[in-house]
Amino acid sequence: MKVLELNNIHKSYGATKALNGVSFSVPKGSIFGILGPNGSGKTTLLSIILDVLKANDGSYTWLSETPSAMQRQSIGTLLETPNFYHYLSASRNLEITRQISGRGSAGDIDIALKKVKLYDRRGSKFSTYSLGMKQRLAIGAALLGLPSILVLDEPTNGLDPVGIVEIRELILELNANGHTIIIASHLLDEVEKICTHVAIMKFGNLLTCGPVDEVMANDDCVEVGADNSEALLIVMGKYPGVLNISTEKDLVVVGLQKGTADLEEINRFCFNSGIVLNHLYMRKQKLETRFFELTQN
Ligand SMILES: Nc1ncnc2c1ncn2[C@@H]1O[C@H](COP(=O)(O)OP(=O)(O)OP(=O)(O)O)[C@@H](O)[C@H]1O
Repeated sequence: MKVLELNNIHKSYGATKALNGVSFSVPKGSIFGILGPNGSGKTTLLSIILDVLKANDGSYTWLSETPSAMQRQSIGTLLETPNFYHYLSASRNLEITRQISGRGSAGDIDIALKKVKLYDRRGSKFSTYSLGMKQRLAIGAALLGLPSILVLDEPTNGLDPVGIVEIRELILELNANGHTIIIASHLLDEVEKICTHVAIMKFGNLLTCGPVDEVMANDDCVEVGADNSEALLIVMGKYPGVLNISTEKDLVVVGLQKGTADLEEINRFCFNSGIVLNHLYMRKQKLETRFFELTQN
């Protein structure tokens, strides 16, 4: 089931083409990261799917339906940190947000506070909250109306490492409890830790999209080390299926076709060639590496 489907979305601001025929879909139950360098069109895209901006061309559906104001109410959003009152409690702040936005019933406030783990501190003034708690309250505000879909723009922006971990854990827990979560972010490491799917954009174009593992899929890369790295380089050069080989400090780095690197086999091959390895490691490709490969070409 697709929660969101974009078909060939175009948007220009005068001569600036912000979105150039973007199409992708967001599966139900996913944590979907929208990534891209500055100016790639992420904010424009979020504004269109949240009906803040109109596309010049193309269409989108939420839960396979044409977007409507009613439906829009059932999507929780955090686009910028809400202006909470510092001298009021979390409960009171959410009550004010609820009244202004018209989202949800009075009963949703406690449910939202429990979901973001602020229920025990619901009576404390906002000013006494840590940065992570403040951001959790902002996500709590997005949960008013108990939406099954959340759209969060840079949810960990400006947080310290403790706050980032709090939000990461909260997003994972909300997702485990059935929320589909769409996140625009610059923090590739964070996206890699929590997202199940990603779309990578540049200059308004979609470069790639899919499950994180598939997007990162690339050739295997193995590091090997031995006392005699020159001999090791020669031996590994003869290993079947080597695509490329280089040295990095004392290590030999070997590129092999995806799925062909077998560490035990490499160890045996080197040993049979008279080399005892003191280092053998399969490098995991990082989303960051893939992101730069895609966006810098
Ligand atoms: N109101 C506007 N008027 C003119 N150009 C705009 C406007 N808003 C965005 N743009 C341009 O559209 C392109 C996409 O911008 P957008 O803000 O959507 O990208 P972004 O990926 O969200 O960037 P960032 O990560 O910096 O927020 C950029 O070239 C930007 O300068």
